[in-house]
Amino acid sequence: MTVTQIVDTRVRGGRLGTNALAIVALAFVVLVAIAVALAPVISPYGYNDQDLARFLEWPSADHLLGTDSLGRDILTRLLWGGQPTLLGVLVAVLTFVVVGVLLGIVAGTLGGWVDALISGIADILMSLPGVVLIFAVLAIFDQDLTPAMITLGFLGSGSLVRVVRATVLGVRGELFVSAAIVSGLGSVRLMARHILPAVVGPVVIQASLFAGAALAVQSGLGFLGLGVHPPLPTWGSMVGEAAANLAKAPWLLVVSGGIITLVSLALALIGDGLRDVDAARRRSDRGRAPIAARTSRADGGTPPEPSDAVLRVQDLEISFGDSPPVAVVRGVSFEVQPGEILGLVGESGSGKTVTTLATLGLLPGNAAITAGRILIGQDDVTELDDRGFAGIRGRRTGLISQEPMVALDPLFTVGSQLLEVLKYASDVPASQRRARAMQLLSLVHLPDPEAVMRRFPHELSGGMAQRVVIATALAGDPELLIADEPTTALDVTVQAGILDLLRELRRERGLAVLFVTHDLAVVADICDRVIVMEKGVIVESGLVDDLFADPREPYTRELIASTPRLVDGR
Ligand SMILES: Nc1ncnc2c1ncn2[C@@H]1O[C@H](COP(=O)(O)OP(=O)(O)OP(=O)(O)O)[C@@H](O)[C@H]1O
Repeated sequence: MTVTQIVDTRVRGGRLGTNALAIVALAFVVLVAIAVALAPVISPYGYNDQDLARFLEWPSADHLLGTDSLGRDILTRLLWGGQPTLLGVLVAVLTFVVVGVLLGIVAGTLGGWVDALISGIADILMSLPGVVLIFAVLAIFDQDLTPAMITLGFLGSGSLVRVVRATVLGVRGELFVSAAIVSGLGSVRLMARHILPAVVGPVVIQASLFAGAALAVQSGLGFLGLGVHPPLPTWGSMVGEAAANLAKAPWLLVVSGGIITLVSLALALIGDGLRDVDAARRRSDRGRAPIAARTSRADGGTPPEPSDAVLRVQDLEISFGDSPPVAVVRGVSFEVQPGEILGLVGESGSGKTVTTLATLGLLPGNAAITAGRILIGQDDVTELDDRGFAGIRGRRTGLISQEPMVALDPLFTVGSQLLEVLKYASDVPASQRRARAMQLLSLVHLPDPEAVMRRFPHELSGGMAQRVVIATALAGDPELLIADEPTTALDVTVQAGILDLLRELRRERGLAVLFVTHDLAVVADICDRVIVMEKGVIVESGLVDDLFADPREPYTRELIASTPRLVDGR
C-alpha cells in the first residue's frame, strides 16, 4: 500500500466516524424546518386560540407542550413562531453568502487595488458595532425584521470575504488552473469549473456556523420584543413570555429556550462536521501535494523516489566547544520533499536554529558538525567550506529570517540589493536584471515595483520588508526556502499575508520550505508535516493534522496546550 493510499484510507475512516453526530444534527434541523413550514397544516390549534380556563398548564394529552399565560397551545406557537425566526435566519445567511462569495471571488480574482479596496471594506464590516446598527435599522424600518437580518448578514460577510478570497488565491495557484488558462479556458468557464467548486466547502461551513449566530441574534431581538408583531410569536418572543412567567411555569422556558439551544447546537455540530470533512480533504490533498509538485518538476512524471528530497538531514550531531565538545543536537534525521512545507518546532534552546544554520553552512566558529550528513539534493554539504557553499546558497537554498529589517542593508535601496543578488546568485544577464528584479517584486505581490525599487529599507513597512526579503531569496530560483520564524516579528494581519504568499509559492513553483518556528498555530496553518525537537533531539514527527489530533509525546501535548489559539480553535 502506498503512502497516498494509507492517507486516503485514514481520511475515509475519519469522515465516517466523526460525522455521525453531524448527520443526526442535520436530520434534526431539516425535521424542524419541515415541521415549521407545515405549521398551518399540522398545528393542533390556531396560534392565537385562547382558552383562558387553561392557562400556564403543564404538558397534557390536549396540549403536548402545555399552554401559555393566555391558554394558547405552546406546540402550535412553537411551530408558527419558527416561521419568522427561521426565515430571518435564512435571510441573514443568504445575504452573508451572496455578499461574502461575490466580494471574495472578485477580490481574489482581480487582485490589485480592487483586492485592497474589498479587503478594506471587509475589515470595516468586521469592526462595526453590529448590534447598535441592527437596533437603528429596526427603528428606521418600523420593527421590520427583514432589513435587520439583511444588515446582520451584510455585517457578518466580512469574515466570509476573507475566507473566499484566500481560497480563490489558493486555487488560482494550482497547476490545473494554470493549465486551464493556458489551454484557453475563458474566465467564466474557469470560474464555474474550477473556482466555484473550491469555495463551496468553506462557504457551507461558514454559513452553517453563521446560521447559529444569526439564530442567537434573532432570538435576542425577539426576547427584547424587537421585530415581533404580536400575536404572531417568534422563538425569541416566546422566551421573553416564558421569562415573565418563570416562577409560575418554568416549563415554558425549557420549551422555548430548548428549541433555540437545540437548533443552535445542531447548526454548530453541522459546521464542525463539515469542517472535519474539509480538513480531511485538505489533509489528503496535502499528503499528495509534494508528490504532485514533484511529478510536475520531474521529466515525464516519473514516480518519486526518497532521493528526490530537496534536503536530507541524516543522524546529525552538532557540538559546541572542544574541551570537551558538548553535543547540542543529536541524531537528528529528516527530509524535505519538493513542494512540501515542513515545520520544525520546539521551545527556545531545543536546537532548531543550529540545525538550520548547519544546513546553510553558517554555524558559529565554536560549533562543528561532529556526526551525520546534510544532503542538499545529491550533494553532501557537511564538508563544504565557504567557497563550496557559494554554489548552494541563494541558488539552491534561500533564507527568510525573523527580522526582515535586519536582513536588508539600510544603506542601499531595495533595487540595488536585489540587483546585486541577481548578479551573484543567478544567471540572468545584466541587461535583463532590472526587469527580473521588478518581476520578483510583483511575484511577492508588492504593488508598484518600480517605486519599491527606489526605496530604502526604512521606507518599508515590516510586511513589505519581509516580502522584499522573500523576493531576494527567490532571486537565484532556489528549490528550498529556509524560513526562520519569518512571521514572528510581524503583526497578525501581515503574518497571514506572508503565510498566504509562502503557500502560493509552494503551489506555483513547487518550492520546498523548512519552516522554523515556536508558534504551533502557524504550523497548523501552513505546514504539511512537523518535527518536534526537545533538548537537541527529535521527540515526535508526523503529518500536522495527525500530530495535533493525536500527540503521543507529553512534550508535544504540553506545546499544544501552551498555544491558546490551537486549544480554543481560534
Ligand atoms: N554560540 C553558542 N555557543 C554555545 N552554545 C550555543 C550557541 N548557540 C546556541 N547554543 C546552544 O545550542 C542549543 C540549541 O540552540 P538553538 O539556538 O538552536 O535553539 P533554538 O531551538 O533555535 O532556540 P531559539 O528559538 O531561542 O532560537 C542551546 O542549548 C544553546 O544554548
